This record gives sequence, structure tokens and C-alpha cells, in this order.
Amino acid sequence: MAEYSTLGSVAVLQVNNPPVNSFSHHVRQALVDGLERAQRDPAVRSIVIMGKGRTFPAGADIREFGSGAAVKMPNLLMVLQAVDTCQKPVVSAIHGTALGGGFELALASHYRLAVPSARMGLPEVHLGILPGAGGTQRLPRVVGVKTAIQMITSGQHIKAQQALSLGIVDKIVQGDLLKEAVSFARSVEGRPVEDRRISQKTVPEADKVDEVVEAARKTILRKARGAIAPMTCVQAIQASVLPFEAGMAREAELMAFLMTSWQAPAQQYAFFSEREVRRWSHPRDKRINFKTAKPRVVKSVGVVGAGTMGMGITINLLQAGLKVVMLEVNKKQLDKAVNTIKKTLSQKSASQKMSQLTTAMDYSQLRDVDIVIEAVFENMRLKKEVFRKLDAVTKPQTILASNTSGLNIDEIAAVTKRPDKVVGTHFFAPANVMRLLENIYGRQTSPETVATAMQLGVTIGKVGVLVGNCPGFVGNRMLGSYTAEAVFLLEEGAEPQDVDRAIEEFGFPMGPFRMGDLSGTDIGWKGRIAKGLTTEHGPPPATPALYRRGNRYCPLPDMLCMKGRLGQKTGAGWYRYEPGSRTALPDPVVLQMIQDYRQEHGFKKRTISSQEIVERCLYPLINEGFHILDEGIAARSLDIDVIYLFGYGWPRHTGGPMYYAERVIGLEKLLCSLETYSARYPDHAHLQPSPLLRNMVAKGGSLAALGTDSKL
Ligand SMILES: CC/C=C\C=C\CC(=O)SCCNC(=O)CCNC(=O)[C@H](O)C(C)(C)COP(=O)(O)OP(=O)(O)OC[C@H]1O[C@@H](n2cnc3c(N)ncnc32)[C@H](O)[C@@H]1OP(=O)(O)O
Repeated sequence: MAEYSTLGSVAVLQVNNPPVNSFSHHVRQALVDGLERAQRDPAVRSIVIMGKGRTFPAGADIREFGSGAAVKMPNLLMVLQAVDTCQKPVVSAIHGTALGGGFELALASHYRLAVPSARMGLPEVHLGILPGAGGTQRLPRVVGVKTAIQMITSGQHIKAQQALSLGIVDKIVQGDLLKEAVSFARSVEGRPVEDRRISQKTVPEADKVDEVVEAARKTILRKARGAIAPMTCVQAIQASVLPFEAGMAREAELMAFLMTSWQAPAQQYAFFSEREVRRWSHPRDKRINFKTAKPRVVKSVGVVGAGTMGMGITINLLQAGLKVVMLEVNKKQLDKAVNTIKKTLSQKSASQKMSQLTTAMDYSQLRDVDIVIEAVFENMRLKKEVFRKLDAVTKPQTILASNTSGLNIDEIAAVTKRPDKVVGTHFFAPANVMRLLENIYGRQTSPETVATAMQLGVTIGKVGVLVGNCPGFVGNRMLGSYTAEAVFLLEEGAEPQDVDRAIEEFGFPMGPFRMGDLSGTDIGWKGRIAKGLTTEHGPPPATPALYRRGNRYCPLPDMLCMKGRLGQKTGAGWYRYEPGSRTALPDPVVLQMIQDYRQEHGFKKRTISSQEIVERCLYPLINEGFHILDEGIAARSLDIDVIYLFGYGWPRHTGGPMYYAERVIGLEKLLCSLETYSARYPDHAHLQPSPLLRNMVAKGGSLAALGTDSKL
């Protein structure tokens, strides 16, 4: 609701709809009623609108989208029209986050005040829509088309000070916002409101708009990676040069187009799923859930290993204000890491944050930390050695976490006397940038240990997802079938750039081969050597070239590594790189290697369409997701989607692999395609449809109903 009160001649409307004061139907109704009441009351000479509690309205109520409540009158446009045309000055007083419809309300007001900590912006593009309550028409009239395009297509929030410099906010007020707003409102009473209406202004430099749009188009399309909202936002902004009513009509038309697209619900699902993963639970052990399991307090963290991952994790922990003891047995590596950490931490707070860092070369220095995160090489023997030492030196309550990307947590826990305190915390590189934290419980991990790992994720600003223990966990296990199929495509006639192009056109930032070159082609190679699938010199003795343990195997990635082509770091991998450049250039050497391989093994080159590439790479990945759900490794399909959205660059506008499978491809069609491909390639095990998928198609179940994602 919006609470109505008066302070002398000022009517105050305070939106009270926790947690973020969104414009649910009852709020819209209360605002219209309040404005009418203030207009009618002769004693009222000005109006203040603000939010109660933590924030100014953060926009439309996204949960109402797609339901009758969203279109129930008065809609937001009517509320804002009432504000804009009000005869008495309306002042929006902003604290917290004025976002989306909330920011549009502020723009429809005659004056805007903000506290210094306030932030504002139009993040609708992240929900697959546009600012449809006049934001695309009013903002360019204040800041110009170029800045409006930047703000609206990025969805970025700006701070109060920047809003002031851009002319969006009239004044930044210190102290008590209500008091300041009322005093400001009194100061403008009796002044004409006509020239305060943004809707009545014209866009600055209107004649240059087409030029500005043309200049921005290419970058926006590249960044959008297939999402339709950004360019549609631009089309709406372009209409701001028209008379206000005509621009609003165009905005409404484009909003309707986006609202009814398949991408908007997918992005809204992604928004809620990101929050829903906080309500985690173990699919079988009822003691392990977010409601009852209590985390231990973590003030200090040990990090073992100062390589790329250990360094990134340390930066992340320091940025969150935690004390860190970083252990590295190689002094040179330790010094290098400390230097990099110092450089990476922001100038402003570097010295204070660095004072929280202790370096160590001796395990005994980890004795008092609350949790240790092991980040040494991905090698079971080494990890076991580290865990034995940690178990011996740390206090009995210390939780021992492994940043393994796929090794068996139970096997690691078994070398300790505290398997209940062992957990997997899988960070993604660069660990101080990537938001995902895949937390893995083992057979004996206690509820308290799981809760502590999940809470640590919150403390350090990660999106934490809880999963079970299996080779590769959720993310890397699913990725296995994707990369396997990508190399099979090379055997049949595709070139690395064909596969990458198709996957990038689907919306990934990088295809599998460019990605392989970035992370290092030897990572997978070492893993395959450790598993005995290959050796540094070629296939293990007496092994058929194209099969391993009865499964189809493509040795091309091993052949690449044997040539010393380990990716960007060696200047050559699947592609070649000019010195100092990260641009992937197709390399005749690699193409010849593939061509010779095809000839040697009797593969006949054929043209493979982008559609087939996308299906062959992504459908087995999704199929593996069904296996994972069936086994209870992921509790809900949304957990898998969030892992892929935040850890693997899966395009957000498709909702994530499982959402995409169900709502975009359709489960029946997915099953049919997998059946077709598995009939064509009977020895590609990952193309065999999962029993769960078959069952769901036969019985008509939904993915959301499998888990506990009740709100979606
Ligand atoms: C005619 C056409 C008219 C109008 C069109 C209008 C378009 C819009 O206004 S679309 C909405 C635009 N606004 C947003 O996108 C804001 C989304 N929210 C956020 O960015 C953040 O929630 C935040 C406001 C910055 C607050 O962040 P934080 O403090 O980290 O809290 P959260 O955990 O994110 O959120 C708490 C809680 O609130 C729920 N929630 C947040 N925003 C909305 C919303 N706009 N509608 C409904 N619910 C919202 C969020 O899901 C959380 O719920 P839990 O149940 O606690 O998980």
C-alpha cells in the first residue's frame, strides 16, 4: 500500500510493500487514491512520494507478470500519468534503489531528491523487457539519447552523485530524508509545474539521434548475443524524438512485443532462480536445508595454494573483509601471488585489505582458521596429502573445503578424522570475478558444514548452489558431453571456427574451442592422462585409437597437446595467436592435422549446419542434466540452470539449459532429436536419452514439479 499523511501543507505518500516496495496492484491503487486525495484537499500544496523501509520502489512487481494482477487497473502508466499531470508539485525522495518503474515514477515527478547512497536505473533489459512506463521517453529528454541508450541497454544502476551530474536528480540531501523532502516541497509550493514536466521537454540534439543509434547498433547487437530486448529498447528510445504521446504509443507497442516473446519469461525465471538457490536443501537428508541447518561463524579463512585459483579466491575473501592465511610452499609463487593480489585490490582499500592477509609456508600457521579452502592442482594424490596435513594441524572445529572441479569429495574426506567437516567449494576462474560457487556435500558432510559453505558464498557475494558428489559434479559433468560432441563434429567435417561460431551465435560468449584455448588445452589432457585414457605420447598400449573402455573417443585434443599447442599461453592451440594478441585466428596447421586424421581413420568430410552443431553440442549436455536430476545430484532443475547461467556463460535470455529444454525446445522434440542422433551414432553414449526425459515425455510431467521450486 501507500500510506497517506500530511505535514502541514505537504501530503506524504509512503509506499509500504516490503521487501522492495514494488508496484503490486494494491500499491498502484493506493498511489492513485493518494494523489487524488492530495489534489482535492485545498490545504495540500505539494506532494512527496517516497518508500518506507529499505528503499524507494524498485519497480513493477515481477511476480505479477503474466497474471491478471499485472494488467489490473490502474496500471503503472496511469499512476505515472496522474503524477505527471498533477497540478501540485510532486517531489520524489529517493533512498535505496529506485529501479525500473520506481525510477520511472521519479522521472514523472516534478522534482527529484536523493540521499547520497541512493542508486537508480532501468534494469528491465535484464528481465527481457523495456522500461514501459515512459522510461524510454522521459530519460532521453533529460540525459540525451546516447546516455539513455547506454543506461537502458546496460541496465546499470547509477549513484546519486552521477544522477545529479546528469541532471536527473535536482538535489542530494543529507540527513533525514522525510524532513528534507518536506522542507524542499514547501520551498516549491505555488511554483508552476508545467515547465517541470519532463514529458513536455524535447530531446537534446534530436537531429543526431539516427546517427547515435547507428553508431551504437553494432556494439549492442554483439553484447546482446541473441537477446532481443537491448535493440528493442533502442528502437523505443529512438521514438523519443516524436511528440511525447506518439513516443509513448511506440514504447507500448514494443513493450507488448517483448512481453509476449519467449525471452522475457526466460529472463524473469533466471531472476527468481538466482534468488531461489538460496533456499537450498538436500534431496534426501532432511536435516540438510537452509531453514534448520545453522552455519558456523567464519572470520578467518586459510587458502592452500597460491596459483591462479588460490589467488582469485584470496582476493575474493579479502574483498569481503575476511582475514586470510594464504599458504604456498613455493616462495617464488607466493611472492608473485601477493604482488598480483595487491595490484588487483582497488587502490582505495588495498592497504587495509592487505593488512588482513597473512602468508605462510608452514601448515601449522593454519591452526586457528575457521575454514580452509584447498586450491592445489587437480590431483587426488596431492589433495589427499594436503587434507591429511590440514586434519593434523587445524583445530578440530575447522571446516576443510576443497576447490576441486570434479574429484570425489568422499575420497578426500576419507583421509581425515573429520569427514563431517569436509565439503567441496568449487570456484570458477577468475575466482574473484565469476559469481558461481558450486558447493558439494559428501556422504558424511554435516548440516552445519553445508550451511557454513553456503553462508560463506553469501558473505563473499557469490551465487551459491548446493549439489551432490559425482565425477565433475553438475557443471563439469554436463560439460563433458558437450566438449566430447564438439570434437566428434571435427571428425565429421566441421572446423573449430564452425563449431565456435554456431555456439556463439546461440549466445555463449565463447565456443568450446576458443574456451579451450583460453583455459589451456592441457587441463583436460592432464585429466585424461590421470584417468589412463591417454598418455603423454599417445594412446595407451594396445588401445584402439577411437575407443576407450568401450566408449567412442576422439584423440584430436590429445594430438593437439602433444604438439605443444596448449592454448593462448603457448601462442597456439585450436587457433593461432599473434604475439600479445588474444584474437583466435584459424590455423592451417590445425586444419591439416584434422584433415590428415579424417583421412587416416576413414571419416568422410561433410558440411554440417549450425543447427546440427548446436543440437549435437547442447542436447547431450541437457540430457546429462536429466541424468543428474534423476540421481538427485541436483535437487531442482533451477539449480542446474543457475550453475550454467553463472558459471558457464549460458545465455540468460534462454533461461538456462533445463528451462530452455522444457519451455523453448519442448521435451518431446528434445527426446525425438536425441533418439535420431543416437540412432545415427549408437556408440555416443551421451546421446542416449535419459530415462527421466523419456518418462516425463510419456507421462507429461514438468521440471518445476520435480523439485521444490514452488514459487516459479
Ligand atoms: C505498463 C508497463 C509498466 C511497467 C513496467 C515496469 C517494468 C519494471 O519495473 S520491471 C522491474 C524493474 N526492477 C527490477 O528489475 C529490480 C529487481 N530487483 C533487484 O534488482 C533487487 O531485488 C534489488 C531491488 C536491487 C534489491 O536487491 P537485494 O537487496 O539483494 O534483494 P533481493 O534478494 O534481490 O530481493 C529481495 C526479495 O525481493 C524480491 N524482489 C526484488 N525485486 C522485485 C520485484 N521488482 N518484484 C517482485 N519481487 C521482487 C526478490 O525476488 C527477493 O525475494 P525473495 O523471496 O526474498 O527471494
